[in-house]
Amino acid sequence: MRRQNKKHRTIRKCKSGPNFTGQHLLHNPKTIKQLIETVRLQPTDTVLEIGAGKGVITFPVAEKAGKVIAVEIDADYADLLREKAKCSPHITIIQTDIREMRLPARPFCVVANIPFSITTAILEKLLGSEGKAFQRGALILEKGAARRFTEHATSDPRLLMWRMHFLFAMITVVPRTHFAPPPRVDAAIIRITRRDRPLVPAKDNTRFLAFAAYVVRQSRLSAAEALKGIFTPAQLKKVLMSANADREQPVASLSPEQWASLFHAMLQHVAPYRWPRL
Ligand SMILES: C[S@@+](CC[C@H](N)C(=O)[O-])C[C@H]1O[C@@H](n2cnc3c(N)ncnc32)[C@H](O)[C@@H]1O
Repeated sequence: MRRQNKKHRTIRKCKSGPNFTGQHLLHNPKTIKQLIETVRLQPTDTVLEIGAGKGVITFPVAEKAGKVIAVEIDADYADLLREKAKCSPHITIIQTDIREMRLPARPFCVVANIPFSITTAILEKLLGSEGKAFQRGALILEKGAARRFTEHATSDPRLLMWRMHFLFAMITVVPRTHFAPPPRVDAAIIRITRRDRPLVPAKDNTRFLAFAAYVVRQSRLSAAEALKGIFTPAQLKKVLMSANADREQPVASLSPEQWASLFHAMLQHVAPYRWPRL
């Protein structure tokens, strides 16, 4: 009989089906290889795998990385993984909900085919202050979510803030037929890499978020229109020029570097009482 986990019983499904939502197991060897190669693992790397399932990613990753921490919520999968990994001391299996787990304090990478239903929670954890030691990763997300993260144009202030610290790249679309059972929609591999130097220091994240939220609220407007509540006309001319931005450029098309330049110009030239607040 399947073991019941009291804490997570509410999200258990019927006995014959998957136990938890998002159990779309990857079975295409090319996609598994491409996911792992995306991170260019070194023997010194520690890898966190989120949602290890039956281990199709865990064990090939363990051949390349120095240490693998495989997190899996499902007790049956976790038991199976422990059994398979018993001769691999550098693989640690942790049976828990990733949302409740403390992330490693030392530098780590992520390789994961994540449960799509908790994409936002996982990314918030990795990219926010909890993920200070997160260096780079390759993740499989729903294609729509992957596009939102990697397409240049965005009006999402939080994503803009994360882009001050990380680079996001679309690697490839993964057809739903590469999973069993197949999800409702296609997926995609994305790469996330921490910038060598953030465009905005972490101590200014909240200020940047307030600035970005204020500016994108006027996102139908041109950059000049959206910023005129913050800068005087004379300042605006200068700051747009130093950000290499066009007056008529739509806000959603500003690059991370342009956002950072405009934000730093606000800190430098505008009195703090005029900075937007959240
Ligand atoms: C998309 S499957 C991937 C499984 C395996 N890595 C693969 O590619 O075949 C996602 C896995 O995440 C697990 N999972 C779901 N919610 C989770 C959570 N909150 N914390 C940790 N693991 C979770 C599921 O049980 C499932 O095994």
